[in-house]
Amino acid sequence: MSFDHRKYAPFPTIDKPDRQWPSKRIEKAPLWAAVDLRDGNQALIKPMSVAQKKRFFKLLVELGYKEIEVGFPSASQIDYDFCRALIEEDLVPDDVHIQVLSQARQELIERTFESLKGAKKAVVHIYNATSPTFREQVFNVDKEGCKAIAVKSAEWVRDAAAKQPDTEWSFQYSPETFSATETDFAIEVIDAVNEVWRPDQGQRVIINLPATVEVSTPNVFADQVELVHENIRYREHVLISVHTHDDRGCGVAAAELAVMAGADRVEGTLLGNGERTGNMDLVTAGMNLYAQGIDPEIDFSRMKEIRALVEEITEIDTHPRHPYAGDLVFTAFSGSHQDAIRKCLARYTPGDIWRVAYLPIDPHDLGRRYEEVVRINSQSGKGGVAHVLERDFGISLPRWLQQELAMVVQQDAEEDGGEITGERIHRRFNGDYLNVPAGWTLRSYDLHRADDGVRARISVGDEEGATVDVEGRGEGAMGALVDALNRRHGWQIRVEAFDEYSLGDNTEANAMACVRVQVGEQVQSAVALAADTTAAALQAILSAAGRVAASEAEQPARARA
Ligand SMILES: CC(=O)SCCNC(=O)CCNC(=O)[C@H](O)C(C)(C)COP(=O)(O)OP(=O)(O)OC[C@H]1O[C@@H](n2cnc3c(N)ncnc32)[C@H](O)[C@@H]1OP(=O)(O)O
Ligand SMILES: CC(C)C(=O)C(=O)O
Ligand SMILES: [Mg+2]
Repeated sequence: MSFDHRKYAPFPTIDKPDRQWPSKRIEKAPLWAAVDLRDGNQALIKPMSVAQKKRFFKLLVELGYKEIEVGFPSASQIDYDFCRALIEEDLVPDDVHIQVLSQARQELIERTFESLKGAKKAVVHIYNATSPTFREQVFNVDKEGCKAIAVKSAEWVRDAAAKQPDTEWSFQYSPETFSATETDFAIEVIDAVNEVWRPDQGQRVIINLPATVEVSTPNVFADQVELVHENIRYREHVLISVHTHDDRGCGVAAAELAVMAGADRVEGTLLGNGERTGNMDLVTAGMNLYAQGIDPEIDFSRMKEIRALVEEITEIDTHPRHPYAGDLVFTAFSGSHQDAIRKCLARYTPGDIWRVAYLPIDPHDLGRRYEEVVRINSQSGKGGVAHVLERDFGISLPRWLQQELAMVVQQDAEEDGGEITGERIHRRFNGDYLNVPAGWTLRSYDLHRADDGVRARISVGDEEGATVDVEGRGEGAMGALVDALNRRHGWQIRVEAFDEYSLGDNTEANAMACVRVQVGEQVQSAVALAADTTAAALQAILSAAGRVAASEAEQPARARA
């Protein structure tokens, strides 16, 4: 096996001390060009049919894309037929340019123009690779020869377009492999092409700079783009476009820095399908703007539809952690993340600037639900467990009980090794705290306030269902019950924690009480719901005390066994 980095050479950096792009900001959306139906399509195991292309095109138009590369009609009958269908069935809105690609070969360019007969607005896109590897090894031409291919094809395009004057033509030239081309040579070729097309005389021209293969860090690509932006002739009449691929995983970053470096237009595909590691992802790039308060001019609220259609047609699943679109990108499992999200969401008021920890954007904007945000596994803590109970069941717990419940939930999660659903947490809460098994039930109570406190007579259903009356005295109802239980069982109950809540009118019970008691070595907690706060408090004490009694009854039995 050979795994030897010395086989590779570093990509040279660019000596440009006056680079401007690092201090530039992106303040508006670039022009977007969607190339799913061409670059995306040519990378599929099963290229798209005409019917699939129609559906994809329709979605791209509805989302707001105004320039859509629809295929390589001179290379494939399907692409040719699709172009014809778009035109003949009048499927292209007036403000949308369809774009098609062709090699720099006369017969292919002619066929390309044939496919576009009757189009209202069209971009004819030609390319030839300009890098040393291609010049020397693929085309076997020197620099002049390489430039001549570009110039010749620009002439064919110009002449063919002149024969179809009813179409509003844009011409696009890509020095393919621009990212690996000497930038001064790329500029020479671009200038030569523009001398044919003369953008200064009114021809709409797009110069597209592809990182056909991503070969450097994005800052180097930005330097290359800035050099073109600063040095090509007719710059003010030309749209500079970039077309980045994701070989090093930086396709979006490279496109963003390129926009800072002067690019006006960005080509990419929805969710990044494309050759090898894919094209720059239009979803990520657009949503990155949105998350900075900049209108991407594309409707990503239809994210579910985007995903469904792209997945169906490309037969490629979306990674669960794909930026903005993946199933898990708005989900936190870890405790401290959940806690921070819960606190921030509780403070967020619609209309405010979004400032929620760990969530760069509001999931609702993309049709996602807050329910997906916090999910529980063994990495979660009390904040997350409390959030799920509050969110899904409207149950708010005091901090000490959140901690207790989180511990038992964590044990479950560790035993199971996976996710614990909200329903399961709720069942745990009900079983462990609310409906204490074989517990004591409050049947009725009678309270008398006297000078020395409250006297209580309380009827309790015991574990066998029999009614037992107990009497006690205390500062309040709870104190009186504790006193009664202490007398009856010879205990010294200490109420370690107690919280009660009024639940409002829209629940079956009006009050909830949570209590933790200590009796000797034992600590037991319980929660009770009841019609009023006194009944809830008494029942909570009875439930917790009932657990103490049950546990005491078990211990001698265990000892005997
Ligand atoms: C970076 C990109 O995505 S570029 C777009 C790539 N997309 C595609 O290739 C998809 C569609 N392509 C095809 O269907 C075919 O390749 C065609 C129809 C374009 C050409 O088919 P063929 O003539 O059979 O050639 P083949 O597929 O082997 O391509 C290689 C030939 O194209 C030539 N070529 C490659 N790029 C270009 C170019 N931009 N301009 C002119 N010729 C080119 C090569 O030099 C080679 O020519 P040679 O056979 O004379 O040595
Ligand atoms: C045809 C060009 C723009 C291309 O797809 C590339 O270079 O990646
Ligand atoms: Mg490409």
